Amino acid sequence: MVPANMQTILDEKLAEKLAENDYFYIMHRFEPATRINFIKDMQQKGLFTSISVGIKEDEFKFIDQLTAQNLTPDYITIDVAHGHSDRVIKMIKYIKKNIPSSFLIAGNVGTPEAVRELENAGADATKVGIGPGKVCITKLKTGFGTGGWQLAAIRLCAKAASKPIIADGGVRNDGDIAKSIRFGASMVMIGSLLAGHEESPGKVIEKDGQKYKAYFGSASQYQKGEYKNVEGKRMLVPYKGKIMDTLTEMQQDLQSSISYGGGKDLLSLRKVDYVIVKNSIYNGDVY
Ligand SMILES: NC(=O)C1=CN([C@@H]2O[C@H](COP(=O)(O)OP(=O)(O)OC[C@H]3O[C@@H](n4cnc5c(N)ncnc54)[C@H](OP(=O)(O)O)[C@@H]3O)[C@@H](O)[C@H]2O)C=CC1
Ligand SMILES: Nc1nc2c(ncn2[C@@H]2O[C@H](COP(=O)(O)O)[C@@H](O)[C@H]2O)c(=O)[nH]1
Repeated sequence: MVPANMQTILDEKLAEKLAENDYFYIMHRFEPATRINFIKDMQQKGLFTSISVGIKEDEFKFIDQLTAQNLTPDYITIDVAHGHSDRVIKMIKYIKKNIPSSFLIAGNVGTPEAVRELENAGADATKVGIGPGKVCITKLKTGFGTGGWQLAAIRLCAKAASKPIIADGGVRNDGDIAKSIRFGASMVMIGSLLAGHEESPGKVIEKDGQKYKAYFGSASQYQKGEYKNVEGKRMLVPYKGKIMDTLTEMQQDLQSSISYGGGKDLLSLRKVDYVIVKNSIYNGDVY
């Protein structure tokens, strides 16, 4: 499980805490100028480094900067709305040529063809999920995406994949993690369930005597600072206390899932039989 690389989910302090406690993290890319120092800080502390990049011209220059300074992040994630694009493939090839030893995650995609193309271009893992996010409005605004059928998309993409896939978005309950693994995910990226914690970026907001924190989409106007190509919204999430308690509970629930499936390890979930019931996912469709 990895927290979403979003500005209301993760900051440097939380990334450090996660790395220290053997959790995976992917730092977001929305304060681009801080990334070099972030890598150096984490390296000085002996912690692994995991950052995100986009695909605009400046991001190619950023890769040049890393190369010039001989900085090799352990993990680089290409994080854009539409991963099945020529510009993403160009960035994959550029990173693999210049920083070949970084583990490269690319996305987001929603089809087997896209998984294969990104893998063939050099991606070490692909991130699957177009529009299933809680603060996502992509399906409403464009008619596209895996919102409402994310598990089916994971299943189709996993069958085509020769490398790991990360299921991104749509996890509403801890049990959805086990289901994602059942259908082929090696890792699950989670936003809303990990928003609203003490360590989550942003202030606590008090409303009608209740405590909340803001959670907004990376393609929302709150992130972009303008109303242009908006595909995300903002919501208030009830304040949840310490994130490590939530992570521990997720782990315990996953252990129970494995047990219900009659297995002893994570991958035994892949063999579990299942029945399909009516759609129970809640996403950006619900205003
Ligand atoms: N997983 C998901 O379903 C989605 C996630 N997001 C998140 O929002 C953030 C911003 O993403 P993004 O806008 O791609 O990043 P950027 O703002 O860096 O845009 C990257 C480039 O892709 C273009 N672009 C944006 N959306 C699309 C699209 N649907 N089809 C083709 N080109 C597109 C942009 O155009 P221009 O320069 O004109 O803006 C820009 O040239 C990311 O963190 C992403 O993960 C956003 C939407 C869906
Ligand atoms: N369509 C959009 N998707 C977005 C946006 N910001 C983030 N995301 C995706 O959502 C997941 C988190 O999903 P959740 O269901 O766990 O909350 C995140 O990892 C991104 O892939 C957005 O503005 N629009």
